[in-house]
Parts: sequence; structure tokens; C-alpha cells
Amino acid sequence: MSAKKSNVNDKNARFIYKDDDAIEKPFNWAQVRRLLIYMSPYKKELTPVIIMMILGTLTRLGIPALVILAIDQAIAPDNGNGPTSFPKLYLIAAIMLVLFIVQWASNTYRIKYTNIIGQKVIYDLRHHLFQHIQKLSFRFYDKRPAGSVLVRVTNDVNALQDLFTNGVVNLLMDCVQLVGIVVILLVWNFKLGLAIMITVPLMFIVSTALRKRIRFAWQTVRMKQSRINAHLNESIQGMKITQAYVQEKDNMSFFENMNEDNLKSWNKASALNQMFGPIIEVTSAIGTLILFWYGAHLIQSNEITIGVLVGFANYIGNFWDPINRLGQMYNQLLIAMASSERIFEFIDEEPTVGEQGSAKPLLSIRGDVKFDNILFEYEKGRPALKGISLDVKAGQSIALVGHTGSGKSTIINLLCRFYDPVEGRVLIDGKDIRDVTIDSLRSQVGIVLQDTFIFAGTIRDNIRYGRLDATDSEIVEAAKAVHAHDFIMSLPDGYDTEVEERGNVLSMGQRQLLSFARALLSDPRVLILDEATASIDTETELHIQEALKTLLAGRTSFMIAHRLSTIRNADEIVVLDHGRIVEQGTHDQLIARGGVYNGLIEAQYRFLSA
Ligand SMILES: Nc1ncnc2c1ncn2[C@@H]1O[C@H](COP(=O)(O)OP(=O)(O)OP(=O)(O)O)[C@@H](O)[C@H]1O
Repeated sequence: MSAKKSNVNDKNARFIYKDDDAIEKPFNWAQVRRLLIYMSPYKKELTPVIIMMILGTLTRLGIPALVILAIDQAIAPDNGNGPTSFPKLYLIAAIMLVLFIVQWASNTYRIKYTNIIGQKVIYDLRHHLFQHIQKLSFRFYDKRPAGSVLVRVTNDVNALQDLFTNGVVNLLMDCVQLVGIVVILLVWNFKLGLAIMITVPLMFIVSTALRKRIRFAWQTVRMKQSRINAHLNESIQGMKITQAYVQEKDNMSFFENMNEDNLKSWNKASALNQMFGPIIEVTSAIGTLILFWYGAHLIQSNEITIGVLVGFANYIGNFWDPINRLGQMYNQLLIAMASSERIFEFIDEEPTVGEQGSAKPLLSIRGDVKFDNILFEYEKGRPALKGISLDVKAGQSIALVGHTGSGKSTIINLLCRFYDPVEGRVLIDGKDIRDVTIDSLRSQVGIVLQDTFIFAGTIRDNIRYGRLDATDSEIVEAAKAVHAHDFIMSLPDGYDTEVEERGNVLSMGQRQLLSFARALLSDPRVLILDEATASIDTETELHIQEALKTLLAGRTSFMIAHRLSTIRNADEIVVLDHGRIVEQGTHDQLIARGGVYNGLIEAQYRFLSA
């Protein structure tokens, strides 16, 4: 995998984007076979499509043969010496009409059903890919920006669309047509057939060289476009910061450069592309000249009839189209190779947090949690947690405190089994969480994150996310219990108010209350809470405190606590420093000790009173 970094120009070196691998990959049969497996469920539907494709091609090949017959047998029998036979001519015309109708019907059927099958294949592929990436562990997402994952599910799958909708069947059709024409021409008149095809190698050499350049040019265009996409994605996400730091001009000039770059490369690719048509036309014209020149000689020496000459002219017209399409198809295949390689790379990725075959569902838990001598590292050799042992009884509330980067979130990540420890065990009710099914574990461990995620939809839907089968009245009850009901009712449509993705229209405190209601609805035995640090007004703070009391009642809870009130009320405070537990006890015990915790609290008081 070759991922290279690129920056558009030195002046704007602060923007550096990784090109998401080469756009094109060499032809790879194993990969093609793997792609074709996605078509195998549709064998039954594909069979009539292929029969129609063969029928359509045969009728197309048959029509020039009828022209030859019409001229030689009906219009000018005996080389123009006999009278025209109208009955024969009508008969041939009637057969020709039937062939045209068959051709039209078979083409219509083929195009319609290849599109339908192709769309189904793409649907399956996208389904498989999304189903798989949902299972992938946090380690996978740590290494990849969301944008690059998105591109694979959208752009890369779309890049395969043409291949599946028309590509495969058209490829077969063009091959059948080409072989058919070559055989007909050589069998009908070997010398004339061979003479016309003299131009094929010439055209092959010229077009291969040109195609390579065209391919490279389009590849450059796509690369530039994907850079624009990356920049746009970043710019839109960071728009508030851009405006706050008045960086719009700088940003614009960088965008302009990329946009201009893209335009230039597009113009170049398009100019090269336009050269291709004339090359085919010139070669086809040379072939036609040879046909008439050599054909006339053969007529004079009575080796062929006029009908054969006209028929050959017809065939030659049909000869260049499939060659042209096959060339384009090859380009399309190489692009598809790169896309499918990127898709399969994701599909082949195994979740690092896996489920053992012997994993059993974790039945209704009491809520005892034990961390048993844990060592954990995100990157080899850099422990984020060392020698962590913690015994928490059901119903206890634990506040995790410590400097930034001390390992608080990591403890939570291990409890939810987003990662597995390198050494040691996490036990719930005495069971190692690696021995139970992930769904049964996570469904009993609720989590309220600092960055409360609000999905696009109504307020009601967002609360219901905690338990999809909850009734409307249960939702209202949960909202009332966490003091979210009043603010929800003050919104224009109450519980039916639509909130945008990420809930931008709601305040931080409101979002937090919503996520409390969501967690309360799911009723987990173990609750994890990453408290928001943003300061909220005293009234909301009071609401949140009340809500927290309701939420925590009777549950084992782990809180990454920032508010003094939350910390003080915890049954036990665990102080972390550089991945180790350095102090543990109640607020009063730790203050009396005058250690790290005392220092943290004093610093917070100093900050608040400053
Ligand atoms: N996904 C990750 N990949 C690599 N290292 C990580 C990752 N997440 C955290 N770390 C590192 O692990 C250590 C512990 O991080 P953690 O997020 O647990 O700290 P924290 O106490 O929750 O910090 P904060 O209060 O700032 O949220 C830090 O040194 C951090 O840089």
C-alpha cells in the first residue's frame, strides 16, 4: 500500500493531505474472482441476460450477412447479369425486420436486467462493507480519519457500479461480437478479411500508448479531486475556527490553488481523450480504403461478389466499436481494481476485540466490577495503564480523577471492551469480560460521553436510542426523571422537535440532559459517565446534579469527574497519574492525606476564585 503525503505548494505547507493510495492497480485475477462472487447469488437472473446478450449479438452479426444475400441473390443475381428477384428480396427484408425486432427486444431486456442485477450487487457489497466496519474495533478507527472510511463506503463502491451494471455483460458481448466478426470475415473471404485487419496491430500500438497517457491524466484529475474533497471536509468541519482566527483569505487562496490545479489537469485529460476518437476514425478509414481497393481487385478477378464487398463494409463498421469499448473497459477495470483492493482491505480487517467461539451471553448482572492487575498499551512499548487493580462493589460510585492523559478514558475503554488489556483481566460479577458475548456486555454497560452524540431526528428518537422498544410514555418518564422534560416542552414541537445531526441547535447542558434520559431509558447496571467540562449556568448545573442522582441510584458507576460536587459525592475517588493509581479513598480521606488529590482540588479552587 503506497500512501504518500502531498502538499499542494510550499506556501501553503500547513495543509498536508495524504493521497489515499494509487488510484489504479494492475489487473488482478484473484480480485476479479472475488468481485464476481458477489454476482453468484444472481446466477438465475443472469442466465436469461446472457442468453439475450448472445441472441442480440448473433442478430447483429446476421444482418450484414442478409445484406450480402440480398445483393447477390435478389438485387443483382449472377453479378448483375440476371433480373432482380423481388419475392426473394421481400423475404430477405422480412427476415431482416424480424432480426431487428429480436435485436431490439433482447437489448432492451439485457440493459434493463443488467442494471437491476448490478444495482443489487452494489447494494450487497455496500451492505457487507458497512456491516463489517461496524464490527471493527476502536484500534481500526484510531488509525484512520473518518473521511477515508467514508470514501470507501461511497466513492470506492460507486467506482464499481459501472463495472457491475454494464461492464461485465458488455465485456462478454464485445468479445463475442469481435470474435464473431473475425471468424465471419476470415471464413467468408480469408484474403480480404486478413487485408482489412492489417490495421488492427497498428491501431493497437498507437492506442495503447495514448491510452496510457489518458489513464494517467484522469488518474491525476481524480487525485486532485480527492484532495479538494479532503480540504473541503476539513474546512467545513473547522469553519468556526477558521472564522474565529480570520483565516478565510488564506484558506481561500489554498482552495483556489487546488481548484485551478484540478481545472488544468481536467483540461489536459480531456484534450488527450479527444485525440482518441480521430485515431479510431483514421484507422477505420484506412481499413475501409483497403477494403474497397483490394475488394475491387477481387471483384475483377471474380473472387468475390459486390454483395460480399458491401457486407464486409458493414461488418467493418461494427468491428471498431467493440475494440474501442474494450479499451475503455480495460481502463475502467484498472480503476475498479484499486477500488476493490481498498474495499477488500477493510473487509479483511479482523476486529482486534473479537468474540471467542465459546463466549456465552452475560446474564443479568449485579454490577460488581474488578480490574485485575491491568497493563494496557495503545502503541507497543508505551503503556497507558500499568498495574491497575480496582475492586468495585455493585451500586458503588467511583470518580476517576487525574491530570490530562493520566488514563481515565482508557479505564473506561477497557470496561466497555473497546480494547482488550495486554495483561490482566476485567471482571464483571466475577466473569472475565473476554469470555462473554460483546452485545450482552455492552447492553448492560451504559455510557454517557462528554461529547454527547445527537443524531439527526426528533428529540423523542434521540432518547429512544437507549432502548428502541421504549413506549412514548416511558420516554417522557425518563425525560422527567432527569429534569429534561421542561426544556423539551419549551421547544417548538416538544418531543417531536427535529434536531440536526450532532444536535447543534441544543445547548451543551440540554444535550447532556438528553443523553442522561437516553441512558436512564436503557437502564444499565453499570453506568459510565464522562462529565462535560464546559461551564454551565447554576440552574442547569442544579438540574444536572438532580438528574445525576436519579441516574446513578442503585447502579455501579464510573465517572470521569470534573465537577467538585460530583467528585465529593462519590463513594470512592480513584486518582490516576501516568497510567497508575496513586491514591484511592473518599474525598475527606484524600484531602486529609494532602497528596495528589489535595493538590488537584486546591488548584481547582485557585482557578475558580481567580
Ligand atoms: N487512541 C489512542 N492511540 C494512542 N494513544 C492514545 C490513544 N488514546 C489515548 N492515548 C494515550 O494514552 C494515554 C492515556 O489517555 P487517556 O485518554 O486515557 O487519558 P485521560 O486521563 O482520559 O485524559 P483526558 O483527561 O485529557 O481526557 C495518553 O498518553 C494518550 O496520549
